[in-house]
Amino acid sequence: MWRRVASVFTLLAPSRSSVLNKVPHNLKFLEVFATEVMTPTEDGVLSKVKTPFITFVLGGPGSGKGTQCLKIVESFGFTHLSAGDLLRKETSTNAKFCDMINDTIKEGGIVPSELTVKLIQGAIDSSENYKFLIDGFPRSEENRSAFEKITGAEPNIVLFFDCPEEEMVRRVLSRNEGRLDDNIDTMKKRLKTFTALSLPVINYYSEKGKLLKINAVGTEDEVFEQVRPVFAKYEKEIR
Ligand SMILES: Nc1ncnc2c1ncn2[C@@H]1O[C@H](COP(=O)(O)OP(=O)(O)O)[C@@H](O)[C@H]1O
Ligand SMILES: O=c1ccn([C@@H]2O[C@H](COP(=O)(O)OP(=O)(O)O)[C@@H](O)[C@H]2O)c(=O)[nH]1
Ligand SMILES: [Mg+2]
Repeated sequence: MWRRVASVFTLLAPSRSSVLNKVPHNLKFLEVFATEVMTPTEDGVLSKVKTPFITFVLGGPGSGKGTQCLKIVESFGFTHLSAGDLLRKETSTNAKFCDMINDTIKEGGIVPSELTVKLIQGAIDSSENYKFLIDGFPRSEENRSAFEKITGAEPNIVLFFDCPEEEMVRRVLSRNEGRLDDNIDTMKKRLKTFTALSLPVINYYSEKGKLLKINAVGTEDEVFEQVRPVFAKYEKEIR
C-alpha cells in the first residue's frame, strides 16, 4: 500500500503532528535514492510509506541553479523551492524580519538558519508533491546541521553547479531581475561567503558520496544534458 507522507520532518522530531510521527525515530534517509520505508500503521500492520525525495541544488551565485531547476521541474515534475525566493517573499509578508533579510542579502551574508529552515519546512509540508529541489540551501555547515536537527531529514542527492567566478559575475550582472544583490559590490561579498562557508558543505556531501558535480559552463541546454541523466536514471524509483 502506498501512502504519501504528509511531512518529511518528523523522523527526529516526534512532537510534530504528522503521518511521519508514526515512523520509528531511528529511520533516516541514509539510503541514497530510497523513497520508501516500512512503517507500522496505527493497527500495527507494516505498510510502505512514500518518503519525500530531496535534492539540494548548490553552486555559487549565478552558477545557474534556478535556471536548471526550472528545467528539472518541466521534465521530471519536481517542486522547486528556492531558499532565496522564500526569503524574498518573506520580506513582503513579514514586517518583523523584512529589514534583517534585506540587509543580510545586500551584504552577501546568510540569514539565520532557523528562519530559512522554517520557510523550507512550511513549503514542503504544504505541498502535495513528494519530490523537491531545494535550491540555494544549505549555504553553510551551520545551515546544514540546523536543517538536519530541525527536520531530521537529509538530502537524497546533492547537485553542485561548478562555475568559474568570472562567469558567475558576468551572469549575475546581466540577470536583470531588479535584485538588491545583483551588483558588483554585493557580488564580491557573496563570492567570499560562498568560498568560506558554502564550499565546506559541498565538500561534506562529496565525502558522503552524495554529490553530483555538473560543469555549469555551456548553454543552458548543454548543462541540462548533464543534469537530465541524473534524474532519468532514478525516475522510476522516485515515482
Ligand atoms: N548556462 C548558462 N549560460 C549563460 N547564462 C545562463 C546560463 N544559465 C543561467 N544563465 C543566466 O545567468 C543568470 C543567473 O542564472 P540563475 O539560474 O539565476 O543562477 P543562480 O540561481 O545560480 O544564481 C540568469 O540571468 C540566467 O538567465
Ligand atoms: O538559504 C539561504 C538562501 C539565500 N540566502 C540569502 O539570499 C541571497 C540570495 O540567494 P539566492 O539563492 O536567491 O541567490 P542565487 O545564488 O540564486 O543568486 C543569498 O546571497 C543570501 O544572502 C540565505 O541567507 N540563505
Ligand atoms: Mg537562484
